[in-house]
Amino acid sequence: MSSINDPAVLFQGTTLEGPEIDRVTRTLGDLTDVFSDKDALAAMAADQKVYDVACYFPVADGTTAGLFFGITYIYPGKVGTEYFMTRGHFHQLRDRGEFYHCLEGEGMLILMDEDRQTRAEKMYPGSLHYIPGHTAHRTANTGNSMLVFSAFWPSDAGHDYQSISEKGFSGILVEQNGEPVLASK
Ligand SMILES: O=P(O)(O)OC[C@H]1O[C@H](O)[C@H](O)[C@@H](O)[C@@H]1O
Ligand SMILES: [Fe+2]
Repeated sequence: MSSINDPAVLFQGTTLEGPEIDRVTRTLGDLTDVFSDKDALAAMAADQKVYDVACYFPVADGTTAGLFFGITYIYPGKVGTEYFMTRGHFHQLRDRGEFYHCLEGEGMLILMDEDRQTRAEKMYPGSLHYIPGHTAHRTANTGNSMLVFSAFWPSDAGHDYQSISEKGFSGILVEQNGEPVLASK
């Protein structure tokens, strides 16, 4: 017996739609340990949205050899001179990699290895980024509109937020003379 079915999910333009899509929003109030300028942060609304994530998890988290797909939407904005950005993480299984593909806007992918060496790659529509294993990753919106990118990663990678929450990245992305600069912390 064979059958023809509709797809479970539609990814059109920058939207991900379907009954199995998980959505989460991160506000400034969720990210108080992430931004450096605590005075600037305290002066801003805690419910200010920083990013939304829409994910398709076709298998359970932790499944070996499965794949996950997600889209991240980062709002434009800054806390002091630091651009709005994601929390950032290492993968729990450190050797797991990931692809990012920028769909809209402009930004920067910030990468830090386990020796805490930080570098950044420019993101713009069409840019494709391979994030190797053993590398923490975070994205910042350096433009005036939404930064939107898709991501593909192994379903057993997991997220390790703890080490970032404790020590942060060694480099922060700040605006200097109207330009993004990777400054040491
Ligand atoms: O998990 P964060 O560091 O907050 O980043 C936000 C999201 O960005 C991408 O979509 C990743 O693939 C997701 O795994 C991640 O959850
Ligand atoms: Fe990741």
